[in-house]
Amino acid sequence: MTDDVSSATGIALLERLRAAASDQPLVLLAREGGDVEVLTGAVVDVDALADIPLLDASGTPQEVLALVPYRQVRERGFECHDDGAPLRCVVVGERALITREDALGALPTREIALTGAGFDIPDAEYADIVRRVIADEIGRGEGANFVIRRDFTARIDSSELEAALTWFRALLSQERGAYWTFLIATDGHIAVGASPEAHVSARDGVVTMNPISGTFRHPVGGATAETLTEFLESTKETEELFMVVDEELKMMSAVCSDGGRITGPRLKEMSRLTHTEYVLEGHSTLDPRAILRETMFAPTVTGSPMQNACTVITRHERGPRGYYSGVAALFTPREHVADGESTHDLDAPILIRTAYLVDGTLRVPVGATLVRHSDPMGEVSETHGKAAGVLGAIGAIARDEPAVDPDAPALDRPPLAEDPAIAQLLASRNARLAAFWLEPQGSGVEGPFIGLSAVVVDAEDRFTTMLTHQLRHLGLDARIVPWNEVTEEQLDAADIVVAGPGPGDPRDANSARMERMREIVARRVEQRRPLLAVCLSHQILAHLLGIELAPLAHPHQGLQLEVDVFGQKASIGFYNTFTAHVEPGTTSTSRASVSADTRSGDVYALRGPGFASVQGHLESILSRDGMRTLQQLIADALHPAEA
Ligand SMILES: C=C(O[C@@H]1C=C(C(=O)O)C=C[C@H]1O)C(=O)O
Ligand SMILES: NC(=O)CC[C@H](N)C(=O)O
Repeated sequence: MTDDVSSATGIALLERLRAAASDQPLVLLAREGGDVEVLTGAVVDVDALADIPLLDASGTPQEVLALVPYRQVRERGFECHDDGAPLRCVVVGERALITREDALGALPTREIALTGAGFDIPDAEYADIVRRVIADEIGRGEGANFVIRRDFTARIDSSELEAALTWFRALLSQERGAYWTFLIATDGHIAVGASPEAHVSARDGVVTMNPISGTFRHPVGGATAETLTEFLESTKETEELFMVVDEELKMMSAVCSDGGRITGPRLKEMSRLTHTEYVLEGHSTLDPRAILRETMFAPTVTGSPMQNACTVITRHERGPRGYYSGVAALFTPREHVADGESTHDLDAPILIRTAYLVDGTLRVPVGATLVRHSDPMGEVSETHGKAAGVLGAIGAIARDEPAVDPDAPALDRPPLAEDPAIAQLLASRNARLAAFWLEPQGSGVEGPFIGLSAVVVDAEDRFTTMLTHQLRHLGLDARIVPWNEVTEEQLDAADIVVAGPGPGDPRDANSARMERMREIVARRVEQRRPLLAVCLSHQILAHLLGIELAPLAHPHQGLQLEVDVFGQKASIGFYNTFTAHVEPGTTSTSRASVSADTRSGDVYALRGPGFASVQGHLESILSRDGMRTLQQLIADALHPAEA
């Protein structure tokens, strides 16, 4: 494509916008190694994603680039520190291309002096935050993984636009593996970055998400097969990626009729870091703004379960995020639109590895995924590693390699992903995962429970969307209702009620959510009508049946275990901090049959007249035997075995 591009128009447009400084927006995009797109147009700030103006006054589709701030999560009722950052749209009026090579020639290279540079939160304090999140959040059942950020800040005295153009050029020539390298300058606000991560795209009805997690900071001299192998063998890094894939599959299952199929894992090799990633793909006819709303925002930059991650972030971060962890969303009119199809395609990278310039102040926010076995200083180091791509480009830190020619082509050693041993190691990860999510799925339904209806009660963990997708594959007519909306009539009308998982302490006496879930579970048990209780709801059911609840010594947040479920060995994914607990060896109580760990007494499953329950998440990618066990437990709940 590069050969066909004449850069003259693009360079003229760039020069005109550069001379106009802040009067007109200037957008530069280099997508996945492609040419540099120069865009400008009119700026419109809107309140909600649904207000993004995809059609002009006459109803004709128009191209829009939107900067979506993190605070937009309020649209879904989630908590945040609110800085009022606008949902800013550039309605594209003009666009042109410049080849990369010509862009490097046209863009400035100058020294941009920084003063007062450093992280707002010192290393030791960030390490303390990591410890607190592990103990007070993961350790109290609030979730499996959380991303807490810190900001690198500095002041500049030179022209902001010229500084940003210089940095964009540096990122273009120095960073590898970026999904988008971009500069978005509107009046009073500039963002310039190289993001590795596509959040969501929708092209011709195909929706793709790209969770990236697991970060290998290259040693001095670069990555080698040996050092990379050590990283790939790390349990923490492997499980971290599985957890975010689960969370993104919840989003995929909410927007795609066919759930989502995962492919990967693959490596994302950048200049100073290598990440691991999966790609999730499904089909959807939803408006791309609705897709964005349902997927707002990635667990790789927030945590899971995502709604509670917003609350946890608000507790541990000291100030608002601005655009960090939001997205840049490009809505492009489609050439052919059939009836009922959306008018636009969507391409939306996550706003990470990005520098923001406002009033002469530079801010580079960066975070790390904190999990139960995070090492606080390891996470500190990871934030340095992630910031380094941008900080190196803006001259805030020295580059690792001594005196490289900034115009030299990026390192031309073959990607390590091509090493057969590395490829083999990556591929072997999938042997642990559920075939259900690895194989293409139709939405056709002919399962064993056809003709029966299910109400799935959502207790603020959207694992319910994956569960519902599986229930439909088993033939059930299933729908999700949130805990605070579901009515007694809806519950009573359902052939089976599935009470869902959720964050928090199941013993909590002050939570309206726990209270309501207790009511729902108790009523169904009293009625002796079919109930399947999952994770949090399993704990609530156990408690109701007189079984003791306690925190585990080591949370099972994002852990795969091989357990016995009523005589069947099953490989299942767990996301719990609390557990129901019986005397080891117990197989029944007066009211239920019990499947528990023979050594610890941790209860994995319960069944009795009209009910079955499970501590693990049969819907998780970590549940290799999820579908089979789900079918078994639903059958148990529908046709209770004689106790
Ligand atoms: C949170 C950031 O990056 C995310 C977190 C990652 C991780 O914890 O391994 C990897 C890639 C990104 O999804 C960031 O760059 O600020
Ligand atoms: N996923 C869940 O439902 C978790 C239940 C509960 N919050 C725990 O941590 O044990």
